Amino acid sequence: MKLFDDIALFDEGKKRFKDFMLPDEELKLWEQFFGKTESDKYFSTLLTNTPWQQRTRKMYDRMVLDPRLTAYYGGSKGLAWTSDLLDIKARVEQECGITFERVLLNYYRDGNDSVAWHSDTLPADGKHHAIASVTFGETRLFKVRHKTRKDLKQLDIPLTHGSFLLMGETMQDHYEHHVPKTSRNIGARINLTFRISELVKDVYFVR
Ligand SMILES: O=C(O)CCC(=O)C(=O)O
Ligand SMILES: [Fe+2]
Repeated sequence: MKLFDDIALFDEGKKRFKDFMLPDEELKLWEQFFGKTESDKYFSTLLTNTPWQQRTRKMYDRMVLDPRLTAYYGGSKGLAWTSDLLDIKARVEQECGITFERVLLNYYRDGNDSVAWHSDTLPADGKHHAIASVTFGETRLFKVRHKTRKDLKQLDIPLTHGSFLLMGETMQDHYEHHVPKTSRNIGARINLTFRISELVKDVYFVR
């Protein structure tokens, strides 16, 4: 079955987006959602002004460093919003009509940084919500696979500088995602995932 090849393009009087037409889920991509000049500006200010931390997490009986740096803003547990983050949040909200309360930033320093296959953990309120993902900097592949339907092809989505990917509210129930390492000699990438509910504690507690 080649369902993932059936990508539809929509306009809706706003910016153009691709709808991946995923079974069981909504997944939409706006390329160049942010223009090149503003994306360059956001990339450099976020890189410089964010208090990046490398988290450790327990793997079996060992503590392992995450292969990327992170920062968490908003809600009662996160850092105080900056004007850049509020501006980016407002732009995304205006396009998709969803209000977000928090944002998790990931900084992939080079091709050695990555995020393993996962679906985002259930937030503290016990149900999944839509997640808005914005990328600045180097293009990395965002891989998506269905948890149970092996007949569906894996999806490889290059997330480019200034792109906006919207994952619908049941995406985490049905699909997993992954940003693999690459041996290409590449620079840094910053990804922002805007979320609605408070994340479980291991996401924002460092060590
Ligand atoms: O960097 C990305 O595109 C994805 C990040 C991610 O999956 C996460 O923070 O849960
Ligand atoms: Fe994720």
